[in-house]
Amino acid sequence: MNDYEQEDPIPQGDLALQITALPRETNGFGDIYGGWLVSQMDLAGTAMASKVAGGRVATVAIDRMAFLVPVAVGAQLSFYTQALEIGRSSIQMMVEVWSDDPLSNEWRKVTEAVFVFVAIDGSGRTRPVPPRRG
Ligand SMILES: CCCCCCCCCCCCCCCC(=O)SCCNC(=O)CCNC(=O)[C@H](O)C(C)(C)COP(=O)(O)OP(=O)(O)OC[C@H]1O[C@@H](n2cnc3c(N)ncnc32)[C@H](O)[C@@H]1OP(=O)(O)O
Repeated sequence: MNDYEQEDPIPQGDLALQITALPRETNGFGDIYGGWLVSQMDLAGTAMASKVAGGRVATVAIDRMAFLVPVAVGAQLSFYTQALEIGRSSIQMMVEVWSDDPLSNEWRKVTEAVFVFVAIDGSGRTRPVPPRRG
């Protein structure tokens, strides 16, 4: 079993986004295109990272990406995010995508990746992530 196999039966983190996979997002084989999924993951991660950072963030890296199973058209996709590490200006965010396939009734993790976001100011320069409250 490798690191990416589905040893975790439940999603980790907070629900950041839910969306239905539509036919317009397919590749030439009729499966949902991985690049579209990556963009949605970036949007979900950005939404949560900007809450942690208290404002604007930029994506600086995407690490450890794994596509586990194909995504069917019509699947309900749920994006979960979890801050793994917060540095001076950076936030490492695990983004998991889970699929609920309405035809097979299967609920499973389809992909995950660690995104690195950096808190930036209005001029695009790095700024410190504010200390967490509570
Ligand atoms: C089938 C599959 C197809 C897939 C393929 C299809 C594609 C289908 C489209 C999908 C697409 C979706 C993904 C869109 C996501 C964008 O849109 S990415 C493009 C938008 N992002 C940008 O434009 C950011 C450009 N970068 C920058 O402006 C500068 O790098 C930044 C963000 C201001 C940082 O400046 P810097 O000089 O690197 O600052 P520096 O102080 O050195 O580092 C800041 C912090 O970042 C950390 N850091 C910097 N670089 C890294 C790194 N590489 N790694 C980790 N940490 C780093 C540093 O350690 C530091 O951490 P702290 O110690 O402060 O906590």
